[in-house]
Amino acid sequence: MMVERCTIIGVGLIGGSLGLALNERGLAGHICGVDLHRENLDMALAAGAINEIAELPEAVTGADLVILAAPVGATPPILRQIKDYLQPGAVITDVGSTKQDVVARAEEILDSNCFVGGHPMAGAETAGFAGADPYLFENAFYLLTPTTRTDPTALGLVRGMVDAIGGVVMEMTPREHDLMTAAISHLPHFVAVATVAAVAGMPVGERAMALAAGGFRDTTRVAAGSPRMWRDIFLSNRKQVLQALEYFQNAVDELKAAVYRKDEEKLMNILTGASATRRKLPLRPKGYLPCIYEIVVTVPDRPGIIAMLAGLLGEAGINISEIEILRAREGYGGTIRIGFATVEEQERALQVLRNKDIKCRRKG
Ligand SMILES: NC(=O)c1ccc[n+]([C@@H]2O[C@H](COP(=O)([O-])OP(=O)(O)OC[C@H]3O[C@@H](n4cnc5c(N)ncnc54)[C@H](O)[C@@H]3O)[C@@H](O)[C@H]2O)c1
Ligand SMILES: O=C(O)C(=O)C[C@]1(C(=O)O)C=C[C@@H](O)C=C1
Repeated sequence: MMVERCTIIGVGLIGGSLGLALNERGLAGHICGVDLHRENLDMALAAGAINEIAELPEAVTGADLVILAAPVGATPPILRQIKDYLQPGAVITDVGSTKQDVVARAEEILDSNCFVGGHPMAGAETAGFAGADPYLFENAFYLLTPTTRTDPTALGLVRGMVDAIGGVVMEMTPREHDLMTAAISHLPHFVAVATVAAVAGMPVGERAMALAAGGFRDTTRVAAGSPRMWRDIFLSNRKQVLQALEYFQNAVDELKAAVYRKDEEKLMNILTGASATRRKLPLRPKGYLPCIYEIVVTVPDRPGIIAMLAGLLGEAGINISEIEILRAREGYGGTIRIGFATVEEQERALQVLRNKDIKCRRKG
C-alpha cells in the first residue's frame, strides 16, 4: 500500500479513473470522494473507485494524499477551502491540463512545499465518472511539474503513484508544460471547435454533417469535450494558446494563399511536409513503450466476428495489445486492425488466421 488515506476532489473522468486505478491495485487503504454531482459519487462508490462519499473541507482531514481533479478554474477556491484542514506532511497533487497558473496559485495558497503539479496525457471527450477507466493511464505520459520549492519526498510519492498505475513520468517546468500542451493539446482543441462551428454555420452544414466520414470525425472528436473544462484551460493558458494560434494563423494564411493563387508547387510542398511529419508521429512514444506490430483483417460484417478472431488468437496463445474497427459496412466486409507487442505474435497471428482462410495482411 502506498498511502493509508487518499481524498479525490472531483470524481469525474480523470478523478474517477485514478480512484479505480488506485483501488484496483490496493495502493490506498481508504479513498474519500468529493464532487458537486451526487450521481458521479454514487457511481464511483458502486464501482469501487472510492470507499466513502464526503464533503469539503472535512474530507481532507487525515488524508496522506489529496488529488485535485476538478476543472482548473475550480482548483484555487478548493485549495483555499481545504488549506486549514490538511494534516502535516499531506501531499497535494492535481491533474489539471494547465500548470503555470495552477502551481503558482497552489504554492501561494498553501504556503508550503507539499504541492506537486501533475497532468496525465490521457483522456477522452466524455465528461463524468461514466467514462472512467482504471487502465486510462497505462503507458501514457504523466507530466509532473515540480518547482524549486517542491519537497522531494512529496514528489517521490506522486512519482511512485504514477509508476504504480502504469503511467510514464516526465518531469518539466510548469512553463515548458504550458508551452508544449498549448501546441499539442489546446491548439488542436481550439481548431476542432472552430471547425465544427464553421461547418455548422454553413448553409449546407447540417446536411453535410450527416455525410461525415473519417475526415470530419477524426479532426473534430475532441470538440465534444466538456465546455466547462475547456473554458478553464483556454483562460488559464491564455498567453501560450494565443501564441500557438499565431503559428496556426500563419500556417492557414500560407495554405490559403497557395490555394488562392493556384500555386501547385507551393501546395505540394505544404501537403508533402505535413504528410511526412504526421506519418512520423510515433504510435507509441519510442524508448519507453513497446512498439505495436499490426495486422489488418478483412472479414464479413456480422455479429460475433470479433469474438471469433479473438478466440482463434487466444487459443493459439497470442495476446492482442490493441484492436480497432477501421470500417464496418452493413452487408459488406469489415476491416479490423489488430496490434501485437512482438513481431513473433504478429507473424503467428497471420499464420493462424490464414489457416482459417481469413483475409489478413501485415500493416506498415
Ligand atoms: N478529460 C481529459 O481528457 C483530461 C485529461 C487530462 C487532464 N484533465 C484535467 O482533469 C481535470 C478533470 O477533468 P475531467 O475530464 O475528469 O472532467 P469531468 O467533468 O469528468 O470531472 C470533473 C469533476 O469535478 C467536479 N467538480 C467541479 N467543481 C468542483 C468542486 N468545486 N468541488 C468538487 N468537485 C467539483 C465535477 O462535478 C466533475 O464531476 C481537469 O482539470 C482537466 O483539465 C482532463
Ligand atoms: O481525448 C483524448 O484522447 C485526450 O487525450 C485528451 C487530451 C488531449 O488533448 O490529448 C485533452 C486534454 C488533456 O489535458 C489531456 C489529453
